[in-house]
Amino acid sequence: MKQFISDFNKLVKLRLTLTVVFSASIAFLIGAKQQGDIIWVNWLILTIGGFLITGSANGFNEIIERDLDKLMKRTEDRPLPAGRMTTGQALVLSLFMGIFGTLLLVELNFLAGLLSVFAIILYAFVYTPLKQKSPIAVFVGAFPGALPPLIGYYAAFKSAGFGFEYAAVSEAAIVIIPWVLFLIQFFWQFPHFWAIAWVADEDYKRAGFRLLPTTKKDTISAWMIFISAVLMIPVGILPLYYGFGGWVFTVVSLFGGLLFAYYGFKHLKEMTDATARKVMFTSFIYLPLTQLVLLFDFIPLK
Ligand code: HEM
Ligand SMILES: CC(C)=CCC/C(C)=C/CC/C(C)=C/COP(=O)(O)OP(=O)(O)O
Repeated sequence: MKQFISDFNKLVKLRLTLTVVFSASIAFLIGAKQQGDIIWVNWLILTIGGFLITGSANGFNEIIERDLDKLMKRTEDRPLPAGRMTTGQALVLSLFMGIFGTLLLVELNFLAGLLSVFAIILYAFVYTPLKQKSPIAVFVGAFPGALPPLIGYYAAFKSAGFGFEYAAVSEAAIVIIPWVLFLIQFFWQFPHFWAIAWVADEDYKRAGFRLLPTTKKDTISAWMIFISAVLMIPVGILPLYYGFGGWVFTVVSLFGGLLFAYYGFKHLKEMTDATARKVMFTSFIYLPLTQLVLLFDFIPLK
């Protein structure tokens, strides 16, 4: 049983999944605050459904990459490449999680359920095969990666068909807030992932993945990491600009953006694994922290 739990955690990529789900459940609470009513049962359904959907996407990803994962140190101990789980077992688990998770989300909001299926397909069946072909994969993967806040936010609203039940729901509430949350997470993924791709480059090469912007640890890739890190500064001001993020959030996100820019610059100058790792750790803290602060410093829009 202990072994199964450990294998299940590796199949769904537990830590990554928990952060993805965190971003969706914070967005749900922001959506609920915007509406003026937090329905906690629905929050629980979103959190469980989001976990199942993300777990399913990661399960499919590990099924598709089972042979490649054998070649890399960071992935060789996953249950499929290590031979502790069969493809059939992983398929059953992933299908079950995908179907059940989608049903839960559709129950909350139809559009949220639809976007979840879209995210699974885009991540598992477009991004995953593309990883071996071109660094463009990272750009493609950033779309499903940024969808969770959008999904979580919409899940807080009752649906009527494709639309929303409340006639009084304003355009700002339904378009601006969720899409800004999407954009923040979208842009965040570039410094996040390129820093990881730099640190793990030797390992990635073993499996033939070329995911740095130029496929190499060169000056252009370092510049791209730097630019993507600096972009987090203007991106972090968007909630204040649109009037739904307060000053506390803005100060925290500006500080995070400056930290990103500082380590990005240090990395540009030194181009070592140690400096890339600083950018990577900044990314691990930046997203959950700014999202949490935004929840408490959120100003509902008219
Ligand atoms: C283009 C999109 C993304 C790519 C390519 C990507 C890639 C990766 C990879 C390869 C790792 C593993 C690093 C290692 O083996 O040490 C990782 C770790 C991580 N990612 Fe991402 N990621 C993306 C988007 C996201 C998103 C949207 C989130 C959360 C909202 C996220 C959260 C995390 C966290 C928390 C970790 C560290 C936990 C762990 O290593 O298990 N990532 N990412
Ligand atoms: C709502 C929903 C279904 C969202 C799916 C989103 C999801 C799992 C986003 C993570 C994004 C991503 C591209 C991770 C990298 O995996 P990788 O394949 O590069 O990691 P690996 O090399 O460790 O396998």
